[in-house]
Amino acid sequence: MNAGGGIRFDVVTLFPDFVRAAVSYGVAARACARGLLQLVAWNPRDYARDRHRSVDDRPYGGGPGMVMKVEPLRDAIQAARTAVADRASVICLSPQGRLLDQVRVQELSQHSRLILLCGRYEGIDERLIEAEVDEECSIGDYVLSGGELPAMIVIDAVARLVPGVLGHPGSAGQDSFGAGLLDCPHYTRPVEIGGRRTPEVLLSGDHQAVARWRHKQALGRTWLRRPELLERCMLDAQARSLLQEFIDEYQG
Ligand SMILES: CC(C)(C)c1cccc(C(=O)NCC2(NC(=O)c3cccc4nocc34)CCCC2)c1
Repeated sequence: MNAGGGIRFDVVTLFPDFVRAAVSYGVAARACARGLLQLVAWNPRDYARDRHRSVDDRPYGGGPGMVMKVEPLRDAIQAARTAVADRASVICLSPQGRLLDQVRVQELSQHSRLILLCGRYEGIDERLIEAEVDEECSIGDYVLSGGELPAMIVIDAVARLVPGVLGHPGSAGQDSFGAGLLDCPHYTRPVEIGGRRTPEVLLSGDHQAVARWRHKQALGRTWLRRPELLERCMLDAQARSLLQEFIDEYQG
């Protein structure tokens, strides 16, 4: 976070309007309006020196597709670096990167500014990555058209952790049972619909019973659907017994 406690993202991308959408809606838009969040886009095409303003070229060694050239990217990153004094980390969104998870998002949210580099075509000339990139980050193992959607995911996940961005901390996703459990089921009016009724405990007004039920559901759903996430949580005795209760009921 910077002095104001906010965070600034400088995104190097061929599609500035695309990434700007990440901060044009909901809590992120409000955070921008309040100066807690800033996004500045830098288009490498503005730094392409040749007559055709080319940002890509054919790959050495042959093969299909094009490769993003070093110079336009290097000059766009340089422009971003000089735009604001303090040293910024350059993160390249890339399939070769370290897989993003909430632990990494927490770490990234400690920065006051981040420069995000988005690839297109077949990828970026390796010498630009060697010279300018501090780390590569991937959002997962699927083929995408560019690094812009991954950059928007990083922006959304990190922005939510900036103090003041979320109305009330501990809301969606920041599960209050300790890091890393899946969400419990959610219900709202009407109390019954399509023959399915809201669990009675949620109507009881017994806040302790509600909290217990929600924790048990979060533990049980994580055990059922994503057991590998459970490995990472250090469950205390109470959580372990709640989970056992869920498992006993589940196995009938
Ligand atoms: C993962 C696996 C399926 C094995 C694979 C192997 C080889 C290439 C690609 C691939 O998608 N290449 C295309 C580009 N992909 C990404 O930028 C990208 C993709 C996925 C997650 C990401 N997180 O950040 C950026 C990401 C790279 C250059 C333009 C887009 C994917």
